[in-house]
Amino acid sequence: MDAAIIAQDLRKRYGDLAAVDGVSFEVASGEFFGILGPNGAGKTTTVEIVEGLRKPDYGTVSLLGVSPWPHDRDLSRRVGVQLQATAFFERLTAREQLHTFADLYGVAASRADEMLEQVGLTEKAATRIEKLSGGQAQRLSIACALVHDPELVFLDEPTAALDPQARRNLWDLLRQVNSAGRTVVLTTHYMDEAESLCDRVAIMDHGKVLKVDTPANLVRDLNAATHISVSSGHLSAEQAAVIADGVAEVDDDGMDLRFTTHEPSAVLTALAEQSALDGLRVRGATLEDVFLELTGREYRA
Ligand SMILES: Nc1ncnc2c1ncn2[C@@H]1O[C@H](COP(=O)(O)OP(=O)(O)OP(=O)(O)O)[C@@H](O)[C@H]1O
Repeated sequence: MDAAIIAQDLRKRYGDLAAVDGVSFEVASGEFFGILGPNGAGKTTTVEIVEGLRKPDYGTVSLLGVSPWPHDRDLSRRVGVQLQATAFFERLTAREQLHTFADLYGVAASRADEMLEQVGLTEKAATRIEKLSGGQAQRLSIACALVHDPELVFLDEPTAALDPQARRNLWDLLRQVNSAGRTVVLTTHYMDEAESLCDRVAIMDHGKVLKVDTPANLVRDLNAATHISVSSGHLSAEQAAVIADGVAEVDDDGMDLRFTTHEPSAVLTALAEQSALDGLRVRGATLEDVFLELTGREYRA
């Protein structure tokens, strides 16, 4: 693996609290890597150490082959860090904000305008940043992180507090950023976001990485049950009870008839044979189930 990041045994304490407690992971060049965990899991502290913004108490980081601490100017030109929208310069328009960043990096103003176009903000170029919507402000902060064309970009909860449509639009943008060949490191507390965007995900809790793998492997390793539901009324309780081998649970509330099973294809075949597929819904395990399995508690972001 051509590694963009190698983090080894990172540790950071705040008083009695081990905010980051022995974190190791590698990110391959070109990968879309997610760090997923609930509030306070230690995601931000971890990425700030990797970015070189925070000194770890212990552990080493190789970022694009270089140590990010102490600060290295050449390295910062190769790396983009998305600012939280609250860190914008005050009272500037969207274009002025982006031009200011371009200037700091010695990048041409024309490149900044291209970036504005790429994130879909050309029409808002003359709008003052405090007048941008949440989604627009996030897009601008991503543009600021990308204006110097970095190889690797860190995005810290870029879709926090956005409505579902704005989140989906931003996901498309993040996919484009990655397809253009950049390595992306995303921290998020949204399970669906990690599942949809990331090649691999590190699940963090209480300062530790519990597991790293592709979302599909994380779910497959669980060997969790599938939930199948159809409309009630097509099968008697007796028929439902013996529908197929491998059914762990049957429940009928008069609206929906639900099966919990490790043999979903056998149940679906039997339901089809009995013409009982009306209102069919199938739900497999998700990363939420993975979190539950790893920590013993429900995921609450
Ligand atoms: N400067 C600090 N001083 C003291 N405690 C801190 C400091 N920064 C973070 N912490 C604590 O360390 C723990 C990890 O925080 P961190 O921000 O890394 O978590 P996170 O997973 O990014 O959470 P969130 O999703 O809420 O940003 C939290 O309990 C937090 O309160």
